[in-house]
Amino acid sequence: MLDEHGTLKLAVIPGDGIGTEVVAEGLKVLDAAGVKAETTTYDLGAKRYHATGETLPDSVLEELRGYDAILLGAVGDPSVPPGVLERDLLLRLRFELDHYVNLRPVKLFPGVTTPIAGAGPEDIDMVVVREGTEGPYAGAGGVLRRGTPHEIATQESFNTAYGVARVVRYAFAKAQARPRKKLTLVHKTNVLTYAGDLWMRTVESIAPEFPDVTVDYCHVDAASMFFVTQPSRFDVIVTDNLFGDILTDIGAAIAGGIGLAASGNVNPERTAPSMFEPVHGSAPDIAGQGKADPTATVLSVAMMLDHLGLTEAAARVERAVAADLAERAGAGTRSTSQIGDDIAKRVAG
Ligand SMILES: NC(=O)C1=CN([C@@H]2O[C@H](COP(=O)(O)OP(=O)(O)OC[C@H]3O[C@@H](n4cnc5c(N)ncnc54)[C@H](O)[C@@H]3O)[C@@H](O)[C@H]2O)C=CC1
Ligand SMILES: CC(C)CC(=O)C(=O)O
Ligand SMILES: [Mg+2]
Repeated sequence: MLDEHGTLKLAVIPGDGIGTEVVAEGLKVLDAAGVKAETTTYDLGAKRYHATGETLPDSVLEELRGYDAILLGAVGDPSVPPGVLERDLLLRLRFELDHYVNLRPVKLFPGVTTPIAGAGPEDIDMVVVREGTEGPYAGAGGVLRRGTPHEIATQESFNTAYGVARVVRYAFAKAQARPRKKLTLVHKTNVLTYAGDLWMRTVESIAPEFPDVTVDYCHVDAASMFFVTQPSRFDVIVTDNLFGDILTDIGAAIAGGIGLAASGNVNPERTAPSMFEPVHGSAPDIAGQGKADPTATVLSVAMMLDHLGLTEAAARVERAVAADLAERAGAGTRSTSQIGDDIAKRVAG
């Protein structure tokens, strides 16, 4: 963990599309926060793939292990076959660096509009603890008779006792540290009986370690409904990789939009650097137009600072974002860099 006087060794992977635009603003705000950082930018993404065929060379992966943290924009481009960058770059980073906690706060800031009628910041304040290294994203499966009418495609979900226990234990601790102390397991135990049973038994077996945490369960379909009808029922959610991915886009929508949703791919034992990134993707539909909201990336920078122990700087960035958001309604339309400038100014004080 860095102290307030240390130099942060930061690897930056802007990636594709709006990734490059929003990361520039994240770094602007980091600089304004007065954090001493030595940044190295890696050109991983579509351009490098087209130029060299590489997604994540082993040598780069090994280099990345030497940083305090990684800041990533987004990867994925329509010019690259689906999954190549998402799987071989982004997911490989998460898996290799053992980011088993994908931490995704869903928090409505004061002044931000939610599509849920009558809801306010007190109703939408939860944290989704999404498992980050297993589930259907592990890459198991295959295809038989591809392209024929008898094609069979399988995509298996991997859930290990070890992997589920460690993320569930993390989520319990997270719930215990919050005022409401409530943990909801979200799964689909009524249909995905093998995986669901493991998740349920794991939660039940760890619960006695956290006697002050209230535990409940919700099927993922019902949880999706409650996100938009009754979000206040959730405090901390623990769920698998796929359900967490989907739920957190819904979470973004109810908390002001995907441009505000931050995340951390966390390695809690710090055996490798954690990686912080907005929840959104590379948004090819608006890339290069200065339309992307960089706030999610700025909040991801705040999460990174907090993770590194730079709590004062993290709080300053979050306060600046909150102040910017509170005045957005009257601010008119601003470009990506204008939003970054405005937040950076507030951070610098
Ligand atoms: N972590 C990552 O690197 C992720 C990568 N992807 C990849 O990104 C590419 C595009 O995926 P989509 O499904 O379209 O998801 P997306 O999140 O990139 O975009 C969905 C919609 O949200 C809008 N949007 C996203 N970020 C925004 C921002 N900061 N400000 C304003 N509007 C924003 C986009 O314009 C688009 O209409 C794909 O290649 C996908 O695989 C998708 C999600 C995560
Ligand atoms: C692009 C995927 C690999 C991941 C994703 O959508 C996410 O982590 O939110
Ligand atoms: Mg996603």
